[in-house]
Amino acid sequence: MANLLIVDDEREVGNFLAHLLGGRGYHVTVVYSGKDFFAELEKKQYQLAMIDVRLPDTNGLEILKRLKKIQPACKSIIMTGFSMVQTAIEAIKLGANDYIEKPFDDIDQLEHSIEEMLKNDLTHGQNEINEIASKLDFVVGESEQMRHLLTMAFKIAKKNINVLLEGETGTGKEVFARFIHEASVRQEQPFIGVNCGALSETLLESELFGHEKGSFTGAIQMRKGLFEIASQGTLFLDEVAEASPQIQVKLLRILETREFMRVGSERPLRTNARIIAASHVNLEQAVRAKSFREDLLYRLNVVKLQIPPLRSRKEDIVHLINFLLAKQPDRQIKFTDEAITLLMNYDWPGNIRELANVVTRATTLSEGETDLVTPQYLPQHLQEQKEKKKVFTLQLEHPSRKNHRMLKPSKNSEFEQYVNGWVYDLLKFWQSDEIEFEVVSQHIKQFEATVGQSFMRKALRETLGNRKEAAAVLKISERKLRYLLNEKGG
Ligand SMILES: Nc1ncnc2c1ncn2[C@@H]1O[C@H](COP(=O)(O)OP(=O)(O)OP(=O)(O)O)[C@@H](O)[C@H]1O
Repeated sequence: MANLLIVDDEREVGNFLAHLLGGRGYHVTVVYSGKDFFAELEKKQYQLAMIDVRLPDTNGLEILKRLKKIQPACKSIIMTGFSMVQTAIEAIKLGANDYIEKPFDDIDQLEHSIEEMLKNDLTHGQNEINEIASKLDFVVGESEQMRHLLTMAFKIAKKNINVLLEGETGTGKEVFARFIHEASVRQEQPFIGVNCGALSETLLESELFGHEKGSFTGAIQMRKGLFEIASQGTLFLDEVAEASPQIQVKLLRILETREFMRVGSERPLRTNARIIAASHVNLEQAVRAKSFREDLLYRLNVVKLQIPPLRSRKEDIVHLINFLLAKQPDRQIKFTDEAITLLMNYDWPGNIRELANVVTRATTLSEGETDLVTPQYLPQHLQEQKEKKKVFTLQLEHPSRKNHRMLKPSKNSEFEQYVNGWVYDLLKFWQSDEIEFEVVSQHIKQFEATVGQSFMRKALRETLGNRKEAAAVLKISERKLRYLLNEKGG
């Protein structure tokens, strides 16, 4: 049977655990300070350590860090007091396998999780992570940061705590949320997502909280809200930064009290939904800009997982491509090395969503022609990344443009790359012997639409997604901004 080491300065806790776990046949040693803990580790190999977070001579997190160095194979459970979730999450980040709150309210569960932890070999967690990922078509890839993040997500999934996912658009926040749901005890219950930026305030309110019959024009019958429907499951609040101040107040109330009322009703209802919120805007910045409530952020951000952009985990690109290509089992498509190099060099502002679009485009265009995807099947701006730089230099050297602010080189400006790529394509049309005016005109229209969207997105970024302020920056009406965004898919 396994060796268990327990460190807690509350003698009753040590005695209780020694009695309980000793009775199950484990070899239990109890110590009362950090010093004694490390003295014990010198003596023998332990399979599990249960560590109190507060000790007279040190704290549980320090112990954990050293334990990971001295006996890395030893599993660990951090024991915290009530309302110390943040410390517990910190411990999980440092590699603890689990945490429990004192006083223990579910002894069976504690015994069960110790048993599972000790029964399983080191790869157990990884196998389960891979199983869930493959069920969800979630490519894990090989980047260290992504694997670490998934392990974190897996460990906290079983806890009843809210999670905040931040990351650029298309990085996979929603698939991550689904992963957490699937890894949680709520997996059989509904997972419901709602995009807080896609609905008007009134619609979002009625969507989230439901409404009574006749509570507003058009409310011809009672409708349950998502907090009610997802009560035992998970509610995914996408683009939460876009929720209006009024909705933010209601969300805060629900997170604090678990109670809410349907629109048009004064009867409080309870919800047990687990909230996973996501945002491409940094919510701390949004709080500083006063567009997001600090108390709401505090409630949502029990655990924050920052999803890295694709450009910082390029080792995953090939895995993602292979996964996307495998969706077409009737074709044996491959990308040439040259095409892969172009994909690896690109910055992917639209992240995995953009990569999926590029792969779909290439497979569609090559259909009936070849199963070997060469650079010619990639979008123009990807094919000509190098050439674009040449045009760029040319423009910089152009005397009349020398002081033009837009032309200052900046390594990551996607906008500049696009504009220069567009100019390059246009010059190619210009130099060509045959002019197809329809093609040129399409090219110009696309420029207008894309550049227009870029300006709108820039304004939205600068105002942290606040459409009213963005419209003011652009000196157009909010209505027009909404129209343009919807009309042109921004
Ligand atoms: N790890 C992954 N493996 C496979 N597909 C992925 C992965 N991550 C994201 N995708 C795919 O990329 C697309 C975008 O993912 P998702 O919608 O989850 O991103 P997001 O960050 O929520 O985007 P947005 O901020 O625009 O809402 C989806 O089609 C999703 O299936």
